[in-house]
This record gives sequence, C-alpha cells and structure tokens, in this order.
Amino acid sequence: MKLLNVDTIEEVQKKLKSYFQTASAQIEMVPLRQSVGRYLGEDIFSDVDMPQFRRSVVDGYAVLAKDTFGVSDSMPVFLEVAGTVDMGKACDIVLEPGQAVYVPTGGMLPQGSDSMVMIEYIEKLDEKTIAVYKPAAPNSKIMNPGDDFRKNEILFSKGHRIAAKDIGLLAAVGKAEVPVLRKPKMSILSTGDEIIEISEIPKPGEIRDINSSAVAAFAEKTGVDVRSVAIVEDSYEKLRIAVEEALKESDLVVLSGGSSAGAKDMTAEIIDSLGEPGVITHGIAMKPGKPTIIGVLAQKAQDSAEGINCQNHCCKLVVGLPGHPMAAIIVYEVVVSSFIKQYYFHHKEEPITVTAAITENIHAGEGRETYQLVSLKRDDALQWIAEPIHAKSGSISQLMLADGFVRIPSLSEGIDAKSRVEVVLF
Ligand SMILES: Nc1nc2c(c(=O)[nH]1)N[C@H]1C(S)=C(S)[C@@H](COP(=O)(O)OP(=O)(O)OC[C@H]3O[C@@H](n4cnc5c(N)ncnc54)[C@H](O)[C@@H]3O)O[C@H]1N2
Ligand code: MOO
Repeated sequence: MKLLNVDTIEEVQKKLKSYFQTASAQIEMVPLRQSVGRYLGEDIFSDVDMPQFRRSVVDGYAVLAKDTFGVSDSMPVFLEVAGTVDMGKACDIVLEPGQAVYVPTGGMLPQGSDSMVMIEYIEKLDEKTIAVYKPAAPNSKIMNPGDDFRKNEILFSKGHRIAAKDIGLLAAVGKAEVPVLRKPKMSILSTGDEIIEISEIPKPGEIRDINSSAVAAFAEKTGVDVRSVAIVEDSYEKLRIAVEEALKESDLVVLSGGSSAGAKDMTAEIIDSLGEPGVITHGIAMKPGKPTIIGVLAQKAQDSAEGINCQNHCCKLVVGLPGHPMAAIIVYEVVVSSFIKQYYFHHKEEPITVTAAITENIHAGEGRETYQLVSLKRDDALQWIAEPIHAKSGSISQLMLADGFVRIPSLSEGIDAKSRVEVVLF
C-alpha cells in the first residue's frame, strides 16, 4: 500500500528540487500600473540620483545659513533679493553672501546657498530687499542630490512581489514597463461521481464542487493564471483524457479527490501512465493532507547521469490534492503554493507571521506535521492570542473564521496552552 510509505514535506521539496532546480525565468513586460501583484523578473536599479539636483522642499528664499545666525523677531537680517528660480528650469544664479533668491517648493537651489527660509519668516520690504526673522540651519528645508536614492542602487530584487506601495519608486526610476515573471498556467480538475456544479441543488449523495473554486481563489491570490476548472467523473478514461488535455494548456495540473487508497482512486495510476518520472510522492506526513499525490511529467526527457532533469520548465507538476476541502486547501497553500513561489516566481521573501499565545494545548500528529487553523484575537493587554479552530478536514464552514495556521513539527510533543506560536497568515 503506497500510502503507508509517506514522505515528509522536506523530502517532497528535495525531490521537487531535483526536477525543477534549473527552471529559468520567463520574463514579460507589463505596463507599470498593471504590475501590482506580479513578481519581478529582474533586479531593478536606479538610473538617476533622486533628487538629481539640490531641491527646495518649501516656498521661500534660498540663503547662506550663516547670514541668518542670531536673527530674531526683534532683530532681523536684511538680504538683497538676487533673483527668482523658475520651476522645472536649471538655476544659473550664484548666490553671494548677503543675498537671497526666491525658490518655490521643488525648485533648484542656486549655487552658493545652503539653506531655505520659509516665506512665513520673511518680510518683503521692496522688490530688492527682504527681512529675515528666523535663523536657518545649514541644509534645512532642502533635499540634496541622492538623499532619496542614488544612481545604480539596487531597489528591488528579482522575485519581489510588486505591491501598490512600490509603484511610486518604479515610476521614479522610469519603469513605464516592468519586467515580470510569466504567470504559470494552471488547470484544476475536481474528480468524483458525487461532485456537482455549484449552481445545482445537491440530491442525496451529491456534493457541490467546493475545491475547484477554493483552490482557484488561492492560486489566483498567489498570481497564478487559472486557465480552466472542471468536474470529471470517476472514469479512468475520462479522467486520463481530461488530465492530458489540461497538460496541453497548463504548466500545472491540480486534481482534487481520488488521491487516497479507495477502489476508485485512480489519480496516481493516470499520472504514471502519462509520462516519466510520474508519481514521485504518494502520501505526505502532514495533518491534514496525508493522501496527497505529487507527480512530475517531463516534457522533454533528458536522460542523464542524474536521471531526468527538467530545464526551462520542461517538467510539469501534477498534484492530486485530498478530496476533503480543508485538507485540499491546506495542502495547496503549504505544498503547491510554496512550490510555485519558489520555482515560477523566484520569490524568496518569507511570509509575514504573527506571534501569538495559543489558548489551548495542541497535540502533535503522530509522525505527521500538523497544520492547525487558528483565529487571532487581542487579549485585554492588546497582545495577540491564537484560538485553535477545531474543524474536520471534510468540512468547510470553519475556514472563514481562520486567520492562518500554526505548524507543529512531527517530532515535537505538541504545544502547551499559553506558549508562543508563529501564525502564518492566509
Ligand atoms: N482507507 C483510507 N481511507 C481514507 C484515508 C486513508 O488514509 N485511508 N484518508 C482519508 C483522508 S485523510 C482524506 S483527506 C480522504 C481523501 O480522499 P480522496 O482524496 O481520495 O478524495 P475522495 O475520496 O474523492 O473524497 C473525499 C471526500 O471529499 C469530498 N470531496 C471530494 N472532492 C470534493 C470537491 N471538489 N468539493 C467538495 N468535496 C469534495 C468527497 O465527496 C468525500 O467526502 O480520504 C480519507 N479516506
Ligand atoms: O488528512 Mo485528510 O487529508 O483530510 O483528513
């Protein structure tokens, strides 16, 4: 029985690495504003100093700071106005001691000046003279070249996921088009004679297809291009044809159901029939999610001393998720999603976690790594607490209450109530 011989998650990752290790990035250019949520295909360097010129951050007069030292409301200094700077134009005025030059916010400071005095603190006596009532410290109210970032500085690394907050910086370095990694294409197949479309009313024995929509939503959240979702009945030939068709249009095929040891569980057989190396893992030491199948199909088998090595994504991943919805979603997040981030998106940034005190003892899962759903709340001292959600993996309603999950290693004794845990957020 294959299911008795399960791999740990680390073993699965090691096996996948041997097939996908040299997968190279395929880059496409997208307009800047459409790049939010995409993963960078190249490191991004600044092409200019920012700012490129000494710039005022206020409306006021450029001065030599030491001309203003010691001035006050009752004892101003009188400075000669040597000119006005025009916005968007280079300033060729050279400021001499005893002079001031009007500079609007964002304008270029004249040579010889080292500070700005805001208009609130001056009085215009005539066209040529101002009185300054407040001392200015050197470098105050100005930005020097490179204060924000310097030319040739690395701003973002390949694999970084672009967020809305990054768009301004990409705009500042002229990225009207951004090199991003191509989205892998995924097909999702739900198997089972009992599975019906969600628009239908289930008759006794039937169940609406939860997994396709749920897995598609998690995949799209990660940036995957979900090409198709379909329900396939428990027929070897129909399922084999469906997987074969899906492989033509997709880089990854995710099936749900049909992964455990039951009589109709033919997913593994079908993967093996479709190419080499076929099923590499049948059963993972995780809870939930034990009856998971991982298959790899080489498109161009390159027999070498190391065996089949998939270069440039010539290997395709076929995953048989457990049918139980909660198990399907957790396995997708823990195994498939992290594979996609690593091999297709070169994404190395760790997910943001929240440290919280767990409210109950959690048992470790007898040789299996346990993924415990939790909901996060604040206690009276405003510290995060994680409340375990006790839900059967065949259910779905409790998932909406979960903020994330806690990982309990298989060799641990479990977690005691009140101990600190890391919650990986959904
Ligand atoms: N003898 C054993 N039986 C089972 C084992 C085992 O180790 N030995 N593992 C159990 C666990 S754990 C799980 S999880 C399930 C996995 O079963 P399959 O992956 O073969 O899935 P099915 O049998 O097709 O379905 C299981 C369950 O989930 C429902 N389901 C399936 N697909 C969907 C869907 N798209 N949307 C909603 N619900 C779905 C299905 O109707 C079943 O109720 O096996 C245990 N058995
Ligand atoms: O471990 Mo199963 O994958 O749902 O309970």
